[in-house]
Amino acid sequence: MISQQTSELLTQINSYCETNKTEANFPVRNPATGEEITVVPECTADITRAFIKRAKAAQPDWAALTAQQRANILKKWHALILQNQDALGELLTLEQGKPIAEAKGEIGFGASFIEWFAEEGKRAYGDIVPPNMPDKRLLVIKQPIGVVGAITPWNFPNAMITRKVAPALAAGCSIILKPSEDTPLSAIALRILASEAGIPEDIFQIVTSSHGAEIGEVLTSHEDIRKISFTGSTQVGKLLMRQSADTLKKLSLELGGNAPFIVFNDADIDGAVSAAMISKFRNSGQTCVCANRILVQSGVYETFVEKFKSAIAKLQIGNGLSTETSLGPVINQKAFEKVSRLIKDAEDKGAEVTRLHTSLPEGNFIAPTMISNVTNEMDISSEEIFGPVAPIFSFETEEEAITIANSTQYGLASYFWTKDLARAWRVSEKLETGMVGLNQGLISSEAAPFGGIKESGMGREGSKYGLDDYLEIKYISMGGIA
Ligand SMILES: NC(=O)c1ccc[n+]([C@@H]2O[C@H](COP(=O)([O-])OP(=O)(O)OC[C@H]3O[C@@H](n4cnc5c(N)ncnc54)[C@H](O)[C@@H]3O)[C@@H](O)[C@H]2O)c1
Ligand SMILES: O=C[C@H](O)CS(=O)(=O)O
Repeated sequence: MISQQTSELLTQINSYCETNKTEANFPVRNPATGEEITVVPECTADITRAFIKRAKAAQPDWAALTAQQRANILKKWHALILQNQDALGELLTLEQGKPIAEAKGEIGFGASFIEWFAEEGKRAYGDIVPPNMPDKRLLVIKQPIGVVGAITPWNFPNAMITRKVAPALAAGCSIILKPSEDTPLSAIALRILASEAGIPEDIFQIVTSSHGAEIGEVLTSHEDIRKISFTGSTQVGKLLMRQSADTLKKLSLELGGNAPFIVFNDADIDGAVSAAMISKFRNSGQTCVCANRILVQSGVYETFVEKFKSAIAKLQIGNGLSTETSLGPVINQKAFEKVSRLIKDAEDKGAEVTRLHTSLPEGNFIAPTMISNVTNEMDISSEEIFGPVAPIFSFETEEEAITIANSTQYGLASYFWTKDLARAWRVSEKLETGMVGLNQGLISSEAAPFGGIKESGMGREGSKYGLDDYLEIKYISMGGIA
């Protein structure tokens, strides 16, 4: 089912793994079929420490390049990724399961961060500050933070990596990446193309491991790692923060979400339904910014539910490599069991569960499900679902909607639909999230600051703010200038 170009890419990956082989390895499986795609090196703590040593030694020469020289190399990497977009997309679907169109879209989205930060790296401006004494000159410069440890999740195996590696390299840092054990192939493919672009081996190294905790312990405790950039669950993010305290590392944490999707009586209902479908079911509901709770004002509740159900019924469940598929599998058995548990808990506590697909492929496939009559006693009303399940709540007033929306420890994304300008401002300002989607369901862009508040994390990725997470500010006071 895969193209010749993808087969060739897999051959290159296997060659990379042979060159970097270790005493042990671990399998990478296709979540749609369970079949083993290949095996990758099982890197150890000692290997990670050796990578850190090499990254520290190589970083000064990389930082000594001009921002334009680094930009030129990053732009070559960007071009190579786009030239290989179809094969990288198929590879991504093979190991992660998302529909091929989404996978190819992710490759383009991931590449956009490289193009963006190739340019942003040239704008790491400092300051000349008016002196407080006539014989002084006060200067501020920005310098790369040094060696970065990065840990990324499986749900966006390409874009979550470039969203960290691009600003790190543009800033003049070196980076050691530990991708998810479920999706390491996309990371290796990026490293292969990085070599072709001229990114030195020791500037961007990949630790493939099925023992995330062991590698995380090394990265968070090693004195030569000056920053940890993590994308993943809030639980692991908190652990990494604790582990980083002894060496006082800078942290970027992109963590879990529990996005409310609010539909007011004056909303464009068809637009809201279409946006809710994208926000809820993209990547089979496995994105950090998925609509996790759909709140519909009572005046339009019945209309919205009927239209939403009709849209769900049109989803095509299957292997992501088929262009017919609009909903793939969840990543693994553990995810399947978690989402199934949430559905059963809601049903046992009196929820109305609507499943509109009677037959499913074998394996970790979950039917897109709408759940109504949801109460706060149900786990699904507070947990991050990370699956194709849509709990629907009804509300009466704007204040009630905002109270429900904010009643979570998460604060990543939120969405709401209204044509009322005053309400647009009121609600945008009152929602406790780092990002708000007004009359839309897709908000991510390389040009905008992506990140959360509360227990959804700290720092921002993308935008003019994203480079700062990989820079240190230095103040230079020059005296004796008579
Ligand atoms: N905010 C964002 O930008 C964003 C983006 C994608 C995913 N996420 C979140 O990630 C979660 C789903 O991804 P996941 O299941 O891969 O999350 P996860 O936290 O289980 O794993 C993420 C990464 O951390 C590693 N890891 C796991 N335990 C570790 C430990 N003890 N020490 C060090 N590393 C460890 C994993 O191997 C993986 O590489 C969801 O909560 C989702 O909301 C957030
Ligand atoms: O899952 C988290 C991703 O950041 C979602 S998106 O690709 O940025 O929309």
